[in-house]
Amino acid sequence: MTQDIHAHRLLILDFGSQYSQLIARRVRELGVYCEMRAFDISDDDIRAFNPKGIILSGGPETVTAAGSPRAPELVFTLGVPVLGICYGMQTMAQQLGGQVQSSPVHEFGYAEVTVVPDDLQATNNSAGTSHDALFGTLADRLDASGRSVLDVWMSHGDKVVELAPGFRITAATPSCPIAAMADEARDFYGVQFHPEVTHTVLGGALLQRFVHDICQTQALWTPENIADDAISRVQAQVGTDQVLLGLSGGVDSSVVAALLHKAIGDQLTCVFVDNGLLRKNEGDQVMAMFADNMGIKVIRADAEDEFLMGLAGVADPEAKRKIIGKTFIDIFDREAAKLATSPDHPVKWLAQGTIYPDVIESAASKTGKAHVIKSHHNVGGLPEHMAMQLVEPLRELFKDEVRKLGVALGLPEDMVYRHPFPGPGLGVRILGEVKKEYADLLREADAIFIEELRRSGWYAKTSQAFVVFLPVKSVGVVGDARRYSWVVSLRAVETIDFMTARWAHLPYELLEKVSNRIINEISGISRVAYDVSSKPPATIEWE
Ligand SMILES: Nc1ncnc2c1ncn2[C@@H]1O[C@H](COP(=O)(O)OP(=O)(O)OP(=O)(O)O)[C@@H](O)[C@H]1O
Ligand SMILES: O=c1[nH]c(=O)c2[nH+]cn([C@@H]3O[C@H](COP(=O)(O)O)[C@@H](O)[C@H]3O)c2[nH]1
Ligand SMILES: NC(=O)CC[C@H](N)C(=O)O
Ligand SMILES: [Mg+2]
Repeated sequence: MTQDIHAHRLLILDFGSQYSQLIARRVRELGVYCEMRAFDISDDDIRAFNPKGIILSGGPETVTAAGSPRAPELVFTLGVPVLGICYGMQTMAQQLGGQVQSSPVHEFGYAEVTVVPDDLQATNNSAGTSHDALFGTLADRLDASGRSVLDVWMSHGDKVVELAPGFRITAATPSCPIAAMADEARDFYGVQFHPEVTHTVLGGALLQRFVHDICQTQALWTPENIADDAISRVQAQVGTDQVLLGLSGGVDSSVVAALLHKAIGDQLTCVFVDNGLLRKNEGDQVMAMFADNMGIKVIRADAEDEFLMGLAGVADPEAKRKIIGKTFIDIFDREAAKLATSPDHPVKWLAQGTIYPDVIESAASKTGKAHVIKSHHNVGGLPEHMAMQLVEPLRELFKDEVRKLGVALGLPEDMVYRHPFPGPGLGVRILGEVKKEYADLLREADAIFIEELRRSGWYAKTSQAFVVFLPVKSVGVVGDARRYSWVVSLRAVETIDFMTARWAHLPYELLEKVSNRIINEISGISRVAYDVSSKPPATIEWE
């Protein structure tokens, strides 16, 4: 391995802010590995993580209430720099001897903060320079007296009203005189605003100063290094054993295939499951893509009947997800048994393209504080007892990081930038009970939508698009005759990380064309709707 990219890592303690994920993304964009953990992480886990710095996130609670979350004391005695953001700043101030008050004036949204040089204030702890280490000379502009002004984004009701010993004020707004604080001797910093959101214009630069300069980290978390690191970790994990990879032809498992192919060569066998819930012609396309492109062993397991039989009569989304998750594993087990060289040498490892959003939405993240939104078939939908152990080299990565990794591994761009397609496939896009008749109609409608998106240039402008089958019938009139048949909804979203998403504002002309084609070309569909829900509060898939 080239360099130990995990030697330079930051720990983010999550107090429940909506933006905790964003902090993690910003730090990783700066090329530094980080993980987000619950605020009540154990001292042993902090030591084992061995961070070069710690960031305390914002949070919905108030430090003025008894029993509200606090940072572990170890955070302040470990000897590494600490940055508190909003709630994180407030709890740092209070835990170290300052005071926080709930204020009648709430600040939500845009604010201007003025950076306060240390020679202008009474609470000076004689740090010696007029620019503190966090703000430095950052400025969106200067005020009349030449002081730096930053455009920031705030979201708070409480504020620090008395500094802890050793701290000085480093920025202020008219309604929040302690908008930032620093104890440079101990490298403790607090900001009341949110540098992690894009509305804080110089937020990225500020985080960079903390992450690189104050925590003294190097930008080692690059796609090339991530690939090298993942390759050596997989080699250490599986040794000379055989590995079976669940390959869907989607972005994540294709990236894992390329990675494992590099790491363990022909110890890798991929199994592509045709579960009868794939899109039109998808099975043949995936087999062709891998046969042509990569020189990787791929077995196709045709299991339409098995999935459809398992799902017959089941309408509950979570129950469907669990059945699909278990059926996948049954098939992987069966294929593994065929591959084993002898019954004494079973295939021990099952690789999957699981990524971070799959984990967090199934509430299986290490912070363990999230609610179950839906059980992704490959995480929360897995059966309790599994014969094979998991190899999941992308488990900590966001989608866009996976894509960059795919490009670094030499995968073709059109493979890496495909829209994702969930493992349960049409099984969660047919609402309620799944039937082959519905799947066949949905496949045709979906193919028309995707074809028109590509033709109009909108495929690349949306992050995910598909059609959903609604098991309700509606009346139409075609050629003067009555039609009473099924309804579908189009869904298209824009998102970077699939954690939040905005419905795509597709042109009316395009929607009209798709709707006309679907109703005219598919006699079993009488009506087309367009889903205008964003995530949150909706989710991308309907189930
Ligand atoms: N049809 C399938 N056959 C085999 N494995 C599958 C299939 N569908 C999903 N999987 C497994 O489940 C994992 C999660 O599926 P998911 O759809 O999130 O990822 P993906 O298909 O690899 O990528 P994408 O998100 O771009 O669709 C896959 O990475 C793969 O390991
Ligand atoms: O492999 C998968 N197995 C699943 O069980 C699953 N459920 C949702 N998704 C995909 O995850 C992203 C977020 O979807 P939601 O907003 O619907 O949770 C979207 O990209 C969804 O398509 C899944 N992928
Ligand atoms: N965004 C935050 O972290 C808010 C902190 C705290 N709940 C307040 O209102 O001040
Ligand atoms: Mg997929």
